Amino acid sequence: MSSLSLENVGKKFGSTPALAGVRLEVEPSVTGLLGPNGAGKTTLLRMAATVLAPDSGRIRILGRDPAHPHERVEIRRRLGYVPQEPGFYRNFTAFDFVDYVAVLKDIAERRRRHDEVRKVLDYVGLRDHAHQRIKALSGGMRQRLALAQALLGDPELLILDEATAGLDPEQRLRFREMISVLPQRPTVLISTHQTDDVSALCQRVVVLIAGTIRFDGTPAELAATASDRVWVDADRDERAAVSWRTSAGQFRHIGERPADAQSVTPTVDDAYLLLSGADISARSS
Ligand SMILES: Nc1ncnc2c1ncn2[C@@H]1O[C@H](COP(=O)(O)OP(=O)(O)OP(=O)(O)O)[C@@H](O)[C@H]1O
Repeated sequence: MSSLSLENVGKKFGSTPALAGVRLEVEPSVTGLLGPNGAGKTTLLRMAATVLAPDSGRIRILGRDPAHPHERVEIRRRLGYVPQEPGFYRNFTAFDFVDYVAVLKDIAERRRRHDEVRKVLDYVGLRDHAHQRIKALSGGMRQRLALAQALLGDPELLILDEATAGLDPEQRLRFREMISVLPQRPTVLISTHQTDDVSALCQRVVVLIAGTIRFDGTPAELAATASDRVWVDADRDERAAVSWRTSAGQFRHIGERPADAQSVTPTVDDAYLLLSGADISARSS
């Protein structure tokens, strides 16, 4: 059974279509949702977290229907969600904040609840900061705190909206590690702009562009879509759809490869840029 199933889901805000005809079955694994700004990632994840209802189509989460109030409560007990902008109470301590979320999640018995709060704070490495106020925590610690509250009650489905955004490389590695070794092996759906998150963490990647799914497969399959369409040269090549200067000082080109250019092995990043048609030449010089 899928952990999450979207059948022909549509959502508009005013006249702006955020999602159109989305069909997606998410199985137990780590699935990355990749897409440019405004692609509809947050809208999709909010639906998966029961925060938002679709205008059209059907959605089932953990085998239940979120449109039904009783089933929605049941789903919420079994999922963890890190929203794009977690609303922290800045004067709460880390412990009190997670404890508060645990109360909302209906973990009523105090001793069991406090054990659970300590467990998730330990897991994300915040044991020594448990009694510090949130306003005194670093950005990376706050991201880990957001993850801690999502892990309460060992969720079967974990939804992470750009959870690695703003983290430095070391913190990002640490965050990925925490996601990939979760003992209960929940189904994870994570949105990101970072193709390296996808390569490092995800068994499956779904590319969402302008509210529709443009690719669904493994990261290696995504990279392979750019086979024979990437080449490297000392100079800019106007024939390329997208070009940028690499740290080695050469230009990397993506598009219809000219016959005189030698193709190089594509990365997930190349394929994603080719698919999204992003014009990054502005940041090339
Ligand atoms: N509450 C809202 N009211 C009005 N328009 C909205 C609302 N939420 C999303 N939108 C619009 O829906 C579209 C999809 O937005 P969404 O936030 O889902 O994209 P995203 O892929 O998460 O983008 P980002 O990477 O920038 O977070 C955008 O055009 C956005 O402006």
